[in-house]
Amino acid sequence: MNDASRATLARLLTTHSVRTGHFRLASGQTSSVYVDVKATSLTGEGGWLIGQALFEAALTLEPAPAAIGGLTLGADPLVTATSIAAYRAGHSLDAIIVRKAPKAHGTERYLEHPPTLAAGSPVVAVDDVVTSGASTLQAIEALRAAGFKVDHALTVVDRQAGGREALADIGVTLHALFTIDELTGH
Ligand SMILES: O=P(O)(O)OC[C@H]1O[C@H](OP(=O)(O)OP(=O)(O)O)[C@H](O)[C@@H]1O
Ligand SMILES: O=C(O)c1cc(=O)[nH]c(=O)[nH]1
Repeated sequence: MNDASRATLARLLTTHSVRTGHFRLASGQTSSVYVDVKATSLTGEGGWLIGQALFEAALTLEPAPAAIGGLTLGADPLVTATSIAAYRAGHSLDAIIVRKAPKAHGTERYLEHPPTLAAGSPVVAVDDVVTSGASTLQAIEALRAAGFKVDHALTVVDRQAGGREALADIGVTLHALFTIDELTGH
């Protein structure tokens, strides 16, 4: 992603997604700032820019991932956008959606992905925001339990609140498009 596209994405996130107020976070902490990445990732321009940026980041990883997977709901538009950006660039990168709990009927699946994705494939985990890292850890646990190899995680925003360290503890390196300070100007 060139500097102009990165600046556009930063502006979209700052305009659409950064909110101030009083927020309770998934981890139970409270914060005066919340980054609602979905407000950007669900726009055509934002989704396209995020997909391109995550695809380009995935291209640098070793081993090269066969898929990108994350916990519903924040990761849903990200995995789809990244998979399509890869396709447009002539690469294959499947999307995996990790349910919050296994589906209770029908397929009873915990992970949704194409049937052609080989067990044991390298997969990069993704989340829209990493705070404590608990949501990303849940996705990685499910991906690893299904036999996928997960060594890296990508996020749009790293809140720099312990998630990177929690992921490192399970052997996963976190790569972020932005830190929260870059978006809030601190
Ligand atoms: O690193 P953590 O402390 O886990 O916090 C970050 C998580 O919190 C948000 O998800 P949320 O639970 O709000 O769910 P949603 O994506 O379904 O909106 C966000 O999408 C991340 O997944
Ligand atoms: O920690 C969270 O729950 C969280 C923080 C944030 O800024 N954005 C978000 O979607 N979740």
